[in-house]
Amino acid sequence: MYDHIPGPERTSFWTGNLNYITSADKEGKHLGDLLLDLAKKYGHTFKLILISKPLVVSVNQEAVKELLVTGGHKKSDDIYKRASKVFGNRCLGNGLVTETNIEKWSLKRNLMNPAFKREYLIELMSQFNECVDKLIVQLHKFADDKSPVCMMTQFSRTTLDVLSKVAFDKEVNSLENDDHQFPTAIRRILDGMSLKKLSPYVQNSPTYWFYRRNVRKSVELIRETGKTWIKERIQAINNDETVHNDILTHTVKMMGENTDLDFEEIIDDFCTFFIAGQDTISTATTFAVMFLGQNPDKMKKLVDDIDTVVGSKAKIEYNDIGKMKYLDMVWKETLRLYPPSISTVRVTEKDFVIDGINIPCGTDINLSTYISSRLPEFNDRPLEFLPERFEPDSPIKPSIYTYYPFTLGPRICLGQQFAKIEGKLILAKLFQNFEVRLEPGQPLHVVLESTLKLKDGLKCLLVPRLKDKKNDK
Ligand code: HEM
Repeated sequence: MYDHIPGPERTSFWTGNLNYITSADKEGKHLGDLLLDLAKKYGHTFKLILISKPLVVSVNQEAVKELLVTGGHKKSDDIYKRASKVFGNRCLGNGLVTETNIEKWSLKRNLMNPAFKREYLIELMSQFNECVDKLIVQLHKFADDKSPVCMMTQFSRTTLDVLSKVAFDKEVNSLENDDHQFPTAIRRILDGMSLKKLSPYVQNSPTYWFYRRNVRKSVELIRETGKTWIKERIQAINNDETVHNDILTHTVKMMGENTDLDFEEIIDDFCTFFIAGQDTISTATTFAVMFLGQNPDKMKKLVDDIDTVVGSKAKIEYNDIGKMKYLDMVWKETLRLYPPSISTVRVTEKDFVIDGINIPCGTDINLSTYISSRLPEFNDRPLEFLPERFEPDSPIKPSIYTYYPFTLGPRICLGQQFAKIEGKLILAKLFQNFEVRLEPGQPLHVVLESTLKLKDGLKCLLVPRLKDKKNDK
């Protein structure tokens, strides 16, 4: 059924091409880069065999449009089950990202949409500002141009504190607590969910016993936290206390309005927001700083943009974010080169033809913005960090069916606007307050732990910017 689809030979009768994925890191390349190599070798549509099941990978733009936007194809059960349970422990369960039943998903999505409306996010600007200001205070402690500070760690804590505050009305204060368990737990869970951990060896071997135990314990920590916070909120609502109309309240209300949902499913959604909402933004902002550090001319343009629009203003408003045009281009270009989530998977609802190849009904198809954004046939100078490609009248602006870091269609990221506001606010405040340099000579090795990351973080040297250099607003 699949022999006619091009792709590498199976390397094992039992596991097919799984070793491509599991050995990716050993070869110094992550899965995204391996798939990119395969796309260059086998064409825009090719297959891999994972254990005994084929996975077709396609960057064909018609296929992207049909599978994500127009065709009503559902998410793949096999692939999303991986994030649903990790080493036997329920993790994202049937949360919004992993729910594959279209009717159930649609019901939840409609109930959650209001929590991400623009007007509501605008109301949150003061809280966003306050949380990011704590990052700036923290960074001043290192700002002597000599003490390297890991921006990935600082961003990861900041995004956790912001999310906990604005989505769940909880002060986690991980920025002030080096030993906070949540950031490590989230990183462990994401690594445990990644495809490279699918190998039977990782799943069963005693060598990985401690690894599996640590991942399971991390899942327990986040789910228990969710359980406690949800119960507290339910109690507050039942006692007629004033509660924020935040993501947690909307999640709790889902249970009231949808009698099919049980408590465990509400925890699934808590975990989904907690993990999806924290890691992605910190990853994106870290890569942005890396690119800007490597491209001082682009950094200067960004600093000029920030100075012109906000100067030394303490509270950055929602409208200011929209006015910083170069910041928007930097954000988009970072997500083109390093989209935190490299692909999404749909299962075909009918037979259809992609690139002249017949794809049978029921096939899992991986659609990857990471691969298409790096192919020269779709992008001018694809590997160059060139924010200007997103200028309004740019002739080299990527097409929407090759560039979709938040995916497309009905299952587009629910937190897209939230992420844009927070990510841009972090970058604007960082460059408003500091001169930033990368520590020279550090390895910038990218790994895929469900999301793309810098394996060893990103060390920067900071110097406070002189106030008189800025335009007072
Ligand atoms: C730069 C930041 C972010 C990026 C690049 C991003 C990207 C994505 C992508 C690619 C998906 C689709 C996943 C798939 O199809 O497998 C997704 C879904 C989702 N994201 Fe995000 N995300 C970001 C931030 C956030 C934030 C901050 C939140 C919440 C606070 C969030 C919540 C969600 C949810 C709930 C879904 C599932 C949507 C659905 O299926 O209805 N994301 N995101």
